[in-house]
Amino acid sequence: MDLNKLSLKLNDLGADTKGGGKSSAAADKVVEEIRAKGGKAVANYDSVEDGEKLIQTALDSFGRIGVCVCVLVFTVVFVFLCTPDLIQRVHLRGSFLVTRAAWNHMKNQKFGRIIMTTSAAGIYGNFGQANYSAAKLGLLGLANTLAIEGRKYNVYCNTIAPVAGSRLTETVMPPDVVAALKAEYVAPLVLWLCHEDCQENGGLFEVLRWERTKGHTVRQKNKAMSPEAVRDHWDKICDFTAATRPSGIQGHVLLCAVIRFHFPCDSQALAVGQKVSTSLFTFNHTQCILYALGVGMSTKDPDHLRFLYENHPDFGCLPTFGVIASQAVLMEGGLSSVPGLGIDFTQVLHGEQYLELYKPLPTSGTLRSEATVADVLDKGSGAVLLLDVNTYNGDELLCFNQFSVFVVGAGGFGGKRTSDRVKVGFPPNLRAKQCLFPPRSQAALYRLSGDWNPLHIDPSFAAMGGFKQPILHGLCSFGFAARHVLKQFAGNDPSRFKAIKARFAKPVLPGQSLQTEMWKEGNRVHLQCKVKETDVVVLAGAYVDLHGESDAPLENLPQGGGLQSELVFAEIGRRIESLGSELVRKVNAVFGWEITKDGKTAAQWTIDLKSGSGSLHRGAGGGKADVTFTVSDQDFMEVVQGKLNPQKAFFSGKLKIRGNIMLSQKLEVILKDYAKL
Ligand SMILES: CCCCCCC[C@@H](O)CC(=O)SCCNC(=O)CCNC(=O)[C@H](O)C(C)(C)COP(=O)(O)OP(=O)(O)OC[C@H]1O[C@@H](n2cnc3c(N)ncnc32)[C@H](O)[C@@H]1OP(=O)(O)O
Repeated sequence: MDLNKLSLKLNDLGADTKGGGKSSAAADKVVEEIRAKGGKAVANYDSVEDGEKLIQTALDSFGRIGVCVCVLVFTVVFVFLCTPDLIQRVHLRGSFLVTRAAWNHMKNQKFGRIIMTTSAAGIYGNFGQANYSAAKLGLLGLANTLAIEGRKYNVYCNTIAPVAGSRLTETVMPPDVVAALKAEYVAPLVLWLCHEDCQENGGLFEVLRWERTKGHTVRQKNKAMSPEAVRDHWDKICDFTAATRPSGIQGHVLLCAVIRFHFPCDSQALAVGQKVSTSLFTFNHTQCILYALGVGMSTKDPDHLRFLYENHPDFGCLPTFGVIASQAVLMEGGLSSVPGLGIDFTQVLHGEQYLELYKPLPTSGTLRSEATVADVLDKGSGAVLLLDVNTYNGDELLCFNQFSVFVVGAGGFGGKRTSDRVKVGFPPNLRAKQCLFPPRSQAALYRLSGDWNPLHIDPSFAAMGGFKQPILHGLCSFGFAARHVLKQFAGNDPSRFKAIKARFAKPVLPGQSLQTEMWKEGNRVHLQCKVKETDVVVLAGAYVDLHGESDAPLENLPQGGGLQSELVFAEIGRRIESLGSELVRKVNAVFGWEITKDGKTAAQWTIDLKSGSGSLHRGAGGGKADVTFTVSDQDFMEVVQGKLNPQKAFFSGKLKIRGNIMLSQKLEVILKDYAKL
């Protein structure tokens, strides 16, 4: 639709946000903007109660009136019993009088399009806005009748219930929300409803028939939103086959319009590398404990007490608590501070997460987080927003997080598909298993750590995102998986934790059990999580990096034959790498090693494999010497693949062993497994 073809008469009394005062400035500003873009516009500053005067200005300037859009906005939040007459006069009486003045002109010329502006406060009700709600719903009644009466004259009347940043809403909404709710998202809908080709009559938008359609992304590749796009997708916008019923005004504010927000709304404005915001996160042991409970720790397991009881001598945070401080910067409106970014929050899913700790997490304090947009990817079925967050304790960098936010249905904007900024995950290999059973109420508990997203608790909000029921927080499953690894491979010692990466491949429903399958390679534990009941992989391409592997107790490895033996052998090989040339000068391959410490012979050890069981006998020299097991990757692989007989490898010296003598018990176990191969 070409602005040049439109002539607009603009009325704005220029009152303040409570309806007082009068100024021509607001209307003049808009007239100037329209004229600057090549349109025709004229201002009128009369009260809406002088409807005849308003319409006369339009007739005098343009000779006819085809469209009447009543956008009367001001509100006063009063308790129920105070019913300011002004609210009724402006919203209801004002719209009525202006429309009545235009009505006969429209009827006579057999064309008219009328738009009434109601409000979610009228449709759903809103605390403290009894007067305003009544006036606004009265408008809907007026519009419905005009729609019926005007139909035979080609005078159609529709009602909109938009939310947008404006002079009014900036008094009641935080600035970041006002900035995100652009009037441009509402205007195309209004323009289409005003068009002579539009046959819609008696409709209510944002909500039709008290239900919300699934909506449709109308933004075209690399283009701003347009009324043509609304027209072209009208069927889908009004398609009620997947309709949901909003439960209250909160859902309305988050959804903003039946036409979904676009992502990114304005790819030009959304600069990669742009700072999102900085925030402070103050916490103490309460938040650490709440988080531990949120990811399923319980006093049933004595190992968990160190994360649940602040007076425990080893009390500490679970390493994945590192996501909580960093997430605060994005959850508290931070995302809305990014110019050019508008997100329909019902379509937001947590896509992937990377966390790396540089220092152990404190159990109290104030942490500062700084977030930047690392990249924006077009994944076809969705858009992925990569957000890098650095979190500091004073000047010290404590941890790094990369949040990957998947906005369903927002792809196809012509962006790139991959980025070298993504922290890559790997497919899992052989596995050890652990299973945990988060209870149904897990999401309700996890929310207390700061992610209040209604998707995880409110059935109607979840329905807007296309889910039959609320789903579990991605970071909650993430916390469960990290706990599995920490228990299995690091004796629950948080200081062993270095980093974690995971993709949220499919949603988890509260009450489903999470089974983690793991495979350790060197300091890296690859893992994937499945829902046990359905066998569906929900956390994919995931890994945890650990520190100081040589100190890890070997009994944490699964014991037994077959697969476990392979795990043990891999473990031996990796340990050797991590120990370097620390202790052993020479290994005397089969029946004894000459073990040296500081260059001197410390002990001799023999191994008797003849019995087939294999055991390690302590020789002379006491128990303080160090021994090391070594095997090259290649030899190890050959052993695993059955190409190299392990005993031969042993005899030929290809497999060498070094390690701490204190592990002798565990070495016995290893050798037993070894002998079974
Ligand atoms: C603090 C601010 C940040 C946090 C905000 C979040 C707040 C939280 O409260 C919200 C949550 O916790 S939501 C719960 C956790 N997340 C989930 O349950 C999502 C589960 N995943 C899915 O449903 C699908 O993978 C789905 C729907 C994501 C994608 O499925 P499809 O559309 O079928 O995609 P598919 O055809 O498989 O692949 C298309 C391309 O997208 C890539 N991709 C797939 N899943 C991805 C994911 N999870 N993350 C990132 N990229 C993903 C694919 O690789 C493919 O791209 P390419 O071809 O280039 O490889």
